[in-house]
Amino acid sequence: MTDRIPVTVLSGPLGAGKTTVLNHVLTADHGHEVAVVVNDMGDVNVDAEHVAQQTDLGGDEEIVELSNGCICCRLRGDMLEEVGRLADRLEFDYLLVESSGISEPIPVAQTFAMGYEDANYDPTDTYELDTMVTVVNAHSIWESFDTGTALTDHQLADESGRVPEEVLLDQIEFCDVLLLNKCDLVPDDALEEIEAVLERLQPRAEIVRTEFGDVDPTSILDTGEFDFERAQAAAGWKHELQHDHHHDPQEEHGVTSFVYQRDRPFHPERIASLLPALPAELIRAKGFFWSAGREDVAMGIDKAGTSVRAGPSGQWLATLPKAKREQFFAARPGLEDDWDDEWGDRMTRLVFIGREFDEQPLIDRLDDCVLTDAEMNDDWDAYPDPFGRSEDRRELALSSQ
Ligand SMILES: Nc1nc2c(ncn2[C@@H]2O[C@H](COP(=O)(O)OP(=O)(O)OP(=O)(O)O)[C@@H](O)[C@H]2O)c(=O)[nH]1
Repeated sequence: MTDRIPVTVLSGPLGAGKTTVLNHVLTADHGHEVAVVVNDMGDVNVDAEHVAQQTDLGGDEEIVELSNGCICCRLRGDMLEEVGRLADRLEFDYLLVESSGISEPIPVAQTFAMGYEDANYDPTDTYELDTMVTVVNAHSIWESFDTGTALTDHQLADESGRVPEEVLLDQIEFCDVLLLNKCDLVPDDALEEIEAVLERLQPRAEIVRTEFGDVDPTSILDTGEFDFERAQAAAGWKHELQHDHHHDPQEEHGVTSFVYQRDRPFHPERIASLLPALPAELIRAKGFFWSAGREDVAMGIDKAGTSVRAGPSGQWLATLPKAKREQFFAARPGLEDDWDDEWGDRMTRLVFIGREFDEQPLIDRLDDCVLTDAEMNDDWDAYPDPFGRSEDRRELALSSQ
């Protein structure tokens, strides 16, 4: 279908400059008749119906405002109904969506690319997701590099308990274009460092520097770049974990990344006390580890800026019935190569991405958490378990500043 209306979604933390970018694009010469959906969290504590307001700007644009909730969760269906109504009511040939600062990009993209079961409107007849754009605040990232504080200005957790840094990392890792805004507030050498970090966090995205959102509209409209599967595989840490031909640290522009892999489990208490004390220069850590005594589940790590979470996150294949396991291997050739006769797939594989940090001291500290020869003979079930049981759906937050 060639006549579907392309959609560009703007994401990014509070105050990064999404509205500024939007206003810049609306007043620029792009040859489109644009409709706009703006998601403003409003006061989420007010238990009110969402507000959908139409503002006729008198020009070519129409703005629909969705407030008191987030279009990635509570307002998913409402957003679809609104964009459905827009398409019925008006003539326009481009849709711009500004998500709220805490919107997670994947569900928003899914809503446009695949529809949403609870909604009475299927967007894929009318709309085609064209470009996912994330606006980041160069100034707050620079400040965090300088002081070791959070990557975002605002620290309030969203309704699901996720902190803004975690959402920011999702927004960086799942997009086609990264607008590095507020470049006027940051010296050039710092901008180069920030860009190098962004490239490592998300190698696929095009990075564009902006001041007061002065982006060339062709960088974010009609790019045709969005592809769900590619976007989902775009995160730098996934790339490193899958292409683990190098376990040697990769260093470029002061940005270091490496994969840490060990066959023996960690001592649960030692790794639990190391995680909150990881160096501030470590911007991202992802992957899974084996905590002695938890032979039932793999523990996941999610470090995003200064926030660190660790907890039960997935089943070891070794706990599956043999037939199921073989089915799994048949679909993914090569995976069984790492299979251990005694422990199966239980092991630790972690990706670390950071700036200006020395990996060897970190590797040594991680190795100090691995069980010693003597501890390999301990009764691991007698170890305390700081990570919570697998029945807990929520991961345990070890530290979140
Ligand atoms: N110095 C500087 N200020 C900027 C720039 N871009 C935006 N601002 C200012 O930063 C503030 C926040 O910008 P917005 O566009 O409202 O940010 P937003 O991402 O839409 O924020 P929310 O709607 O709160 O999520 C405003 O006061 C802007 O004028 C920039 O490139 N440089």
